[in-house]
Amino acid sequence: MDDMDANDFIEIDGSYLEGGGQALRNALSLSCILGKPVRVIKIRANRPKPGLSHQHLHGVNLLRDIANADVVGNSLFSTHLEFSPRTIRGDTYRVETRTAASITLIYQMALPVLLYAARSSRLDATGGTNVSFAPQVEYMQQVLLPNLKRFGIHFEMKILHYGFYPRGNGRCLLEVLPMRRLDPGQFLDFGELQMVEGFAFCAGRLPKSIALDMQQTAQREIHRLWPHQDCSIEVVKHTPDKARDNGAGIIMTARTSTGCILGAATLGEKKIDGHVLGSDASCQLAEYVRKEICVDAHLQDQLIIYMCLANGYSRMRTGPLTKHTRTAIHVAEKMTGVKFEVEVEPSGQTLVRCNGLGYPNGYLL
Ligand SMILES: Nc1ncnc2c1ncn2[C@@H]1O[C@H](COP(=O)(O)OP(=O)(O)OP(=O)(O)O)[C@@H](O)[C@H]1O
Repeated sequence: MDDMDANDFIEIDGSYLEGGGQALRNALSLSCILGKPVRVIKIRANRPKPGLSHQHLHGVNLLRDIANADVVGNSLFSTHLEFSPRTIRGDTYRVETRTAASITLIYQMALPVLLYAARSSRLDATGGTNVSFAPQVEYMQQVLLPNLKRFGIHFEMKILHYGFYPRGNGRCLLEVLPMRRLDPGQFLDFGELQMVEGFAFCAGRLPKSIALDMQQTAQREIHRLWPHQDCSIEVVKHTPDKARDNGAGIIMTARTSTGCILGAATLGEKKIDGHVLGSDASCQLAEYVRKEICVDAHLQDQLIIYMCLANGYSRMRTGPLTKHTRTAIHVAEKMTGVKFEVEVEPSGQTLVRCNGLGYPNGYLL
């Protein structure tokens, strides 16, 4: 970056709409990809402890290393950050959080950037694999990954160790192949429900019966609604070499004849009741299926950054837009100049369209 551009920051107000960490993650990822300096103010202003938490700070420092960026304000609880990227290297990176910082949210920040690297990258991260208010690792593998294939994106993710709040101790490996350009993604036609699957787990001192309760309640709920529907939920008690601490949760997916994959997940917190976790996840999933939407409420916001970068029109048919999604759209529009069109259809579904930048990976042209 030459000096002439050094003060030319795009400013993102982190308090706008959702006011959480996602505006920061998307703004910095796009900053690295587009080579545009960004200033994020009022970071996480709507959260009880505003400013950068461990997860965000590790993410910022990772992107600093990936894009060889100059950064001001990268300290814990900082509410103001200036980030000036240079070129994106592809390499092996290690992030050691020593907390339960969400590994998938660190990956959420790095994945789009590594698609624009000169070569393939490997990201070894420690922290929480299944923590609240973040995608669980199984969601990333079973829902995000197959849905991103529609943009031509491929990544591999291995879970080496599971980690939960408060200690973390989880470890994952992410491998990302760079791309020339992202294809536009189409998520329009629900088709017919084909398969409901799931994964109910517990770990540490929590008995396997908790995972069995999740499985039975979730399967019962699906069969109550669709008596002949295939529904298979795997029950796993993690062995101590895979997970040291207590944790429990369930991830469910619905697959349709047109390749839609929707996910719903719940995670045990203080008082863990397997029946409640199983019921909450299955009700959430059933709601998506009943509405015949193609993109679930959490995938929505996670697709926006790829839609704005893709080469041509991406379209998704989903439920009501979440605040996270509206925030992601706001950041994407401000950073890239693209426009998202949002329309509520007579069916009640929401159609989101975006004619993406077709932004090329300069190294692979
Ligand atoms: N149950 C879930 N399944 C899948 N994804 C989820 C789930 N819960 C949250 N997410 C995703 O995790 C991200 C959370 O963003 P958010 O800005 O709330 O995160 P954050 O960095 O933890 O910030 P904060 O701590 O400020 O809330 C969003 O992309 C959201 O869709």
